[in-house]
Amino acid sequence: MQDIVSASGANARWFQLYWPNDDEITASILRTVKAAGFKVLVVTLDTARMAWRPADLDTGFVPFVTGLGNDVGFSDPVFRQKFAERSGGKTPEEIPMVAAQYWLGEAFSGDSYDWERLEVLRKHWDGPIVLKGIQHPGDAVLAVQHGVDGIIVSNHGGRQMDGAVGSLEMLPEIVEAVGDKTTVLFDSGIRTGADIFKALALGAKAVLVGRPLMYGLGIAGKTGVRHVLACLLADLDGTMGLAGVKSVGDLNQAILRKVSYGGDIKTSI
Ligand SMILES: Cc1cc2nc3c(=O)[nH]c(=O)nc-3n(C[C@H](O)[C@H](O)[C@H](O)COP(=O)(O)O)c2cc1C
Repeated sequence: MQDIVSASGANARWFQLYWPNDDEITASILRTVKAAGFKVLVVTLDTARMAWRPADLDTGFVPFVTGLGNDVGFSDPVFRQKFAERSGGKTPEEIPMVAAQYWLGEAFSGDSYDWERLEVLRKHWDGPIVLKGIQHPGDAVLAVQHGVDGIIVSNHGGRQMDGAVGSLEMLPEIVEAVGDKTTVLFDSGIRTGADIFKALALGAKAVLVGRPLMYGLGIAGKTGVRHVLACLLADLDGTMGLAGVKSVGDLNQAILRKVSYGGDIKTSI
């Protein structure tokens, strides 16, 4: 976490929480995050139970297990203390696979949290809270009722549930349901300036970008990430110019039309 803080300088930082089951570990992580200067807490809603067996620890599955945000748990003092208690005084570094199982059980338990449980976060976090992964207007309304400061309309890039409806399909209904009562952000599938244009016109206050930045990073490191962002911004600028829109503040639903073309009809033939 400290490396990220140092690298990001004075920029505003948001922290994505894998929400542990154990409230004492959650509180401890939030203390660290706050002390590190993070301003916004993003609670991801995509943490289904991880399907794995102990035997997987001896297979190629292991690198995957060890990659799942373990550092957040392993470096947390309360997690370390509780791990020592249950492992006869060991540290996560001594038996990382066992510690990873403990962390996965906390952060990816698959247990359902009800809306009232947001109180735990409120108690330990006094900054804005954003829920990431809202796909239904009913949930957006509940999020507002429970006082969250923002929602991210997202299907997590379509990687979590096969057949999940596209986030852009749901955005207008969600915006209609909650209006300006919370800040509506959007992600999943932003690849061009026209994509950004549409999401903003449908009522998102901002969009987030996932894989394109990773692709840029893979191809050309920091320069690649910068290039992807610059291209997206330039493409948005061009799209707005072609549509005769001077400012993102002028984007609205009336600019768009939903059109079905013959080619959109899918066939199995
Ligand atoms: C490999 C991979 C891992 C991801 N891991 C997480 C995660 O841990 N938490 C989360 O909230 N979203 C996760 N996401 C979803 C992204 O945060 C983001 O919502 C999504 O990638 C946006 O769609 P895009 O990649 O089409 O821009 C992941 C996405 C990918 C592709």
